[in-house]
Amino acid sequence: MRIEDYALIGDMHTAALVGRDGSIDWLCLPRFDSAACFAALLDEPRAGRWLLAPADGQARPRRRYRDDTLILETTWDSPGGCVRVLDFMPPRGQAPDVVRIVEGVRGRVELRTELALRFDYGSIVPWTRHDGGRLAAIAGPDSAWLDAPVPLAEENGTTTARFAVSEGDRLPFVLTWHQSWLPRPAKVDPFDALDDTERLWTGWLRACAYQGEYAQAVRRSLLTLKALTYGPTGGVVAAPTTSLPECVGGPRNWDYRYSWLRDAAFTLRALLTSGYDDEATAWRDWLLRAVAGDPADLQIMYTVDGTRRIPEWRADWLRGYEDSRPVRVGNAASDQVQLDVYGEVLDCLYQGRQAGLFHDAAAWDLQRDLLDYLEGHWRDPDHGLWEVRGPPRHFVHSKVLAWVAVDRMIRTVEQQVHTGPTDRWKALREEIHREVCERGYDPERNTFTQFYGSRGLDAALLLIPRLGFLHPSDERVAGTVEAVRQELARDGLVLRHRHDLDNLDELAGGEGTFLACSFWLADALALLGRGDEARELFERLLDLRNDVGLLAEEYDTVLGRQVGNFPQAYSHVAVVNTASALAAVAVRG
Ligand SMILES: OC[C@H]1O[C@H](O[C@H]2O[C@H](CO)[C@@H](O)[C@H](O)[C@H]2O)[C@H](O)[C@@H](O)[C@@H]1O
Repeated sequence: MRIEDYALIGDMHTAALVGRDGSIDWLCLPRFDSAACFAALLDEPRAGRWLLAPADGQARPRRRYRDDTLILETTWDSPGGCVRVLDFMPPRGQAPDVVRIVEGVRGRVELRTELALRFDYGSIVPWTRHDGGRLAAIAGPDSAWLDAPVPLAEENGTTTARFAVSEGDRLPFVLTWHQSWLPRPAKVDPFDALDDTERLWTGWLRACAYQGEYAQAVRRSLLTLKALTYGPTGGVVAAPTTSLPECVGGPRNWDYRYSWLRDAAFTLRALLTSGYDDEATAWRDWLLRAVAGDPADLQIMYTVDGTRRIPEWRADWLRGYEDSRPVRVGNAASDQVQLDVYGEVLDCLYQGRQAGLFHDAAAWDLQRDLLDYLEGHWRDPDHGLWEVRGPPRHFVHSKVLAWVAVDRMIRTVEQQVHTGPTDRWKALREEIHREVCERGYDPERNTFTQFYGSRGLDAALLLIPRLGFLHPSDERVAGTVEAVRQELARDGLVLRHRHDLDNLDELAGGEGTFLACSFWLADALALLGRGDEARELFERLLDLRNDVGLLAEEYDTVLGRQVGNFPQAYSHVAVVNTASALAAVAVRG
C-alpha cells in the first residue's frame, strides 16, 4: 500500500490509518505515542491489522470523508452489488473505540474480516477467548474487546468471518481497548456513536472563520490538525506515525508522535488565523506546563502530556515500511539544541496577543525568562530546525528566529501590553540582524546560506520576508528565493537542503522534496508580487493530496509518491497559511 493509500480516523487521543483495501494497518492505543496494536503499516499483516472488505478482493473502492467529519466512507462496487463501510473513532468516553459499520447499498455482497491484534508494535499475540458474547483479546496490560454481528472463527491467532450484506442491511463492528485488569468495558451503541462523531466534527468546523478561496482544502486541513491534537492537554503531535521513510528503503525514519514546540507553534498560528481561540489557549496552557522551570532546560519537543524523556530505540523485529529500516520509537532529537524554538514560541504567543488572547502577567514573566536565556545563547551553534544529526553549526534560520524572538517582545512592549527593557532589547535585535547579514549572507551568490560559511542553502530561508527580518523588496530576499529555486528545486518542488553538501549528517541516502518548504516558496513568491506563480505552485501542491485530502511530510518527485510520516501537521499548516496568503494577495489586487 502506498502511503497516500491511507486515510485517517481518530478521537483526539490517538488515530488510525485505514488502507484503500479496507485494512486498518496502524493504531496505537490508548494514546498517539502508545505501543501500536496494528503495525502492519511497518511490516506485514502479521504485525497486526484489521481487514474488512469484499471477499473477492477485486472490487475497486471509492473513498471520501462524510461532509466535514473524520468519518471515512469506503464504497465498493462489485458485480453482485454495492457495499459501504463507515470507519470512525467516536469521541473518547470510558475507553477508545474503533467502529466499523457495513452498509448494504445495492444487491448482495460477500465480505470477509480478519482481525489480528498484535500488542506492543506487533510483537505480542494475545490470548483470545469469548466472554459474555464478546471476543476478548488479552496480553499483559492490554485487552481489546470485539462486538461483532456475525459468527467469528479463530485461525492461528487471527479472528475471521465471512458474511454477506444485502441492500438496507447495517452491520456494526465495535473494537474497544481497555486496561486488562479493569472490569470489561461497557458496550457502545455504534449508531449513537456515529451521531456523536458526526456532531463533534461538524460542530467544530462550524466555528471556522476562514472564508477565502480554497475553503474546502483549508477545512480538511484544519480537521486534520484538530485530529492531531491531544484533547486532554492541548498538545499537538507532528504526525500520528513513526518511521514512514523520507526515502523509501532508506534509514531516515523517525518517530513523530510527539509535540514539537516548533510544529505546534505553526499549527496554532494556523488555528488562530482560522478563529480557533480555544485550541490556541489550550496549547498555550500546555506550553506553560511543559516549559515551566529553568529556561536552560527547555526542550524542543515533549510528549503530549509534557513528559520530557523521549528515549529513542529500534523495533528491530519490524521490517519497516517497504524495508525502510530501522523502525524507531522515541526521538533522540529531543536532546538537541535548536535555538529557533525560542522565536517560534515567542512569535506564536505574540500572535495570540494580537488576537486578544494570552494577556496574563505570569506568562509574560516566563517569556521574559526565555528571552533572557536566548540573550546569553543566541551566539551558540545548534542543530537547526531540520534537526540535523551532525555537529552543531551556526544555522542562519536559527539566528533569524532569535531576531524574531526579540522583535516580538519589543513590539509587545511598544503596544503597551507589558513592560520590558526595550532599549537593551533593541540593541540586541540590531546586533543579531547585523551579524546574520554579515556572516549568513554570501554577496557573491546574492543569497543567505544554510549556516555561516556554508556552501549549501536552506529552504527555511524562504521564510525571511514573512518573518519580517527583511522587506520583500530587499534584493537579498529575491536573490535567496532565486538561489533556493536554482539549487533546491526538483521538478518545481523544494528540498529542505542538500545532504551531499557540507557533510550535514552521516546517514545514507537522500530524501523527498519537503512539502512545507514547497508551500513556503509559494508564500515567498506571493510576497514578492508574483501571485500567478504562487497560485500555480499552490494548486500543484493541492493536487498532490490524496483522494481524501491528506498530505505526508514529503513527496518523491522521481517515484511520484508521498513519503515521510503521514499525515503531517507541517504540510497541513502550510495549506492553511498559503491559502490565506493567496487570499490576502487577491484582496490587495
Ligand atoms: O531529518 C532529520 C530529522 O527529521 C525529523 O525532524 C523533522 O521533523 C520534525 C517534526 O515534524 C520537525 O520539527 C523538523 O523540523 C524536521 O526536520 C526527526 O524528528 C529528527 O529526529 C531527525 O533528526
